[in-house]
Amino acid sequence: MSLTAHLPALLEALNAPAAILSSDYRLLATNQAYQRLYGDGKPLSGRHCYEVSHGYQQPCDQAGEACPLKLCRETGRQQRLLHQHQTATGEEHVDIEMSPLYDGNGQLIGYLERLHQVREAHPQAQAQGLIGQSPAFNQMLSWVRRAAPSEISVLLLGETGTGKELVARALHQGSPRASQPFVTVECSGLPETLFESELFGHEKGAFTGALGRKEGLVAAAHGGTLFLDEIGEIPLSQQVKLLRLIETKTYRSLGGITAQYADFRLICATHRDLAAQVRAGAFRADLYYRIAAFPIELPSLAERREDLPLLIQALLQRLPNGKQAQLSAAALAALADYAFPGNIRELRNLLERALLLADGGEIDLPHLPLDLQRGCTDKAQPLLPHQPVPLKELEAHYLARLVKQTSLDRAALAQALGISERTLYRKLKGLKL
Ligand SMILES: Nc1ncnc2c1ncn2[C@@H]1O[C@H](COP(=O)(O)OP(=O)(O)OP(=O)(O)O)[C@@H](O)[C@H]1O
Repeated sequence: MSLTAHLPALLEALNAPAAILSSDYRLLATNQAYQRLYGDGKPLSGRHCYEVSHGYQQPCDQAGEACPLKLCRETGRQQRLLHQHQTATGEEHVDIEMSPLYDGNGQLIGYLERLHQVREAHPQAQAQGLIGQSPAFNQMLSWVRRAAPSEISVLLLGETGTGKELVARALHQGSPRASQPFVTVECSGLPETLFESELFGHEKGAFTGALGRKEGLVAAAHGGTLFLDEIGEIPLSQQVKLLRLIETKTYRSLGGITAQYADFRLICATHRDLAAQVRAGAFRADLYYRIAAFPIELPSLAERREDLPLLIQALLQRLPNGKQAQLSAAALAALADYAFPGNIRELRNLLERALLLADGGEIDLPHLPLDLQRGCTDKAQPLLPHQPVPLKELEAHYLARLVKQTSLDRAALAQALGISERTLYRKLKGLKL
């Protein structure tokens, strides 16, 4: 029996949706998990992969996406890419691994495609978790997928409200530690005096008011993930203690004598330019290199504007009475034009407020903050210069541009301007045309 006859049985042995593809994108064999994921009632064999998983009429690379099969064909090496696929349950993020298959004589016989469904994020509105489908979001998600299963220390960089805590949770969920604790330490709100006792715990009587023994957050994270949010806010004096913890995975509680061991995976986040803080001497370089082994930049909402309608839908669904809410075209236009310095958190808060004002009905322009309403109406007005401009100067500019661009003769132009031809002549004489 030939190898191809055994392919379906071999594919079944894989613990994920899988298919064998030909060089011209045709599905030669699929396993049951693949059929469940993409099955549309019609046989899959012989169909093009891009039609089955994307509904495209041409290969992904011709539809503006990187194609793992094409890359694999060109390089002869395994490729891994994140795509958005149409599955039996709707749009999903899928991590694709494509490997070339060779026979005993080194002849290429096809490509093995293994698919990993991404559970940490969704390209459709969901009750919880990360939402997004813009190229900037998908790029960030592919970094998250790469880093998640390893033990590498990840540094999340992004403006406030971009979802750093959600991404940290996604990294934890995608790691072998997913069933263990995820512990957040909010470094920005921690007074210097409390830093050590919060992190490392304290013994009874360690300081005035230490009435009993208290376990610290590092101990609580044992076996799981320790997430240090706003790590850029930790004062220099405490940074050395953190460095020791990260380097030795041991610590001593306040008032304690024996060193304790903590097994945790470290994820840090900051909205600051930590590298600049290092250069300025405000952050220890040795600590920076320890925590920033795998930096991931989170896109601001402005960099992923395509996701705005999806995020609005998802965030509304997550708010009380938000499921049935609708936005008027004017409200949507105002949101689309707004810069969102507070990113997704600001969007969420703004929708929550608008929902209350709209009494559960349609969210309209008056339900949005005044800045947004103004942004919308101001756009209809021409921009004003900061300083008043003498009217003569304004007129001269206008006339100079007008005569260069108009197709009207002088008489018609004068008439259109509501002045006599002689006046127009006089005004133009003063211009350096
Ligand atoms: N991609 C996303 N999809 C859905 N909701 C999101 C997404 N990103 C952020 N949010 C929501 O936005 C809010 C802010 O997110 P989060 O607290 O993770 O941001 P952050 O970057 O950690 O902010 P900060 O730096 O201020 O602590 C939360 O309500 C979160 O659920």
